[in-house]
Amino acid sequence: MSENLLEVKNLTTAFKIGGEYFPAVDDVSLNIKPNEVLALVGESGSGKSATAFSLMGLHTKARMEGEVNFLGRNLLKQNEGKMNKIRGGDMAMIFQDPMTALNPLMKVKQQIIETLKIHNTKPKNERESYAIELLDRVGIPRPKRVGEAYPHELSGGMRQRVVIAIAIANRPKMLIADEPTTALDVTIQAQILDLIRELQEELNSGVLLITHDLGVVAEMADRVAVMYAGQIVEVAPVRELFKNPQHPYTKSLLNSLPTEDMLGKKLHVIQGVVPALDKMDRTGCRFAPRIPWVPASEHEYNPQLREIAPGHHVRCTCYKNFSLEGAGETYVDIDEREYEMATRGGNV
Ligand SMILES: Nc1ncnc2c1ncn2[C@@H]1O[C@H](COP(=O)(O)OP(=O)(O)OP(=O)(O)O)[C@@H](O)[C@H]1O
Repeated sequence: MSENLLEVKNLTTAFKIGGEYFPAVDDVSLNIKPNEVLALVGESGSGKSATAFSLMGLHTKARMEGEVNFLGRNLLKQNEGKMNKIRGGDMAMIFQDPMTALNPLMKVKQQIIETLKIHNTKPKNERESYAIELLDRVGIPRPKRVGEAYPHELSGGMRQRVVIAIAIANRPKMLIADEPTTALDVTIQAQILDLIRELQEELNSGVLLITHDLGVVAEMADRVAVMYAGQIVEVAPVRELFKNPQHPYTKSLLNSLPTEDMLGKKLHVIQGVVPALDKMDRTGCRFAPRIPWVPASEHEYNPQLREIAPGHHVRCTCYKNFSLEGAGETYVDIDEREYEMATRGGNV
């Protein structure tokens, strides 16, 4: 086993709401090895993006604790100058919406040249040709011509390819992709995911892939961390997680992934949403309010992640006798087209 590239220890990121700090990322520990894709999944508001932004040092107003160890340094202790060197250098991010990630007033080629300049990756006279080479590498046809375009002149898929070209320009050891395909058409999504996978293997990079799409997880991830209300509730290798999910929240997420035998049938769906940061009970199992049919005695006080099989960790004891039957049946109308779109061939 190779050494970890990224080691996050007890990371807590708290935001100020009404004069008080509330953690959106709460005591999160995770690690990523070179050439490994760790997917971070969970519903909207579970803290996935807050985790990613914390790793990149982009939450400047939040109160942060813990350690983000990357290439021998704790990133939480680096000053802004050093973080500027790391961001876009050894650690790069692919954002959800390429339109907001790119500068609308700058030609595509120039945006790549800028990042090469900041990180001093290539001598001045080679930057332009390398920028075109990168556009070509990420699958942009007629890269010379596209290099002269502004972001608004390109399609969403092409824009995301440009964002990826910028992200890989300095051959990062760590890539953080925050919902990289959410803003794209389904057909383009698969191409972009393939490209990320290909580049990651080429660069031997570790990837933190943030998504709420379990089809994407099945296709891309080596391991999966499931996040709920700021905490990791389950971590496992991808096959193990899909075949042998344990935490009620993971089961609930997986149950919402359409499978062939579900077409036109009823599903057990857990109701509710992730609670707001300032409305959360932080002493018990955070998922307890959404599974009220599970008796309080099945939950732990202040539950911790525990290893139940090699590499498979679960939080709280409520998973032990858990059944989704208690959620009642909800008719979910899944037609064949939706099924195909949702699974995208990503069988685990
Ligand atoms: N800058 C901020 N200030 C205050 N609260 C914040 C801030 N950023 C995020 N939050 C809160 O932190 C929680 C986690 O948000 P986050 O965006 O990380 O969730 P997410 O899992 O990435 O969701 P999504 O999939 O919708 O992006 C939410 O309750 C959100 O409202």
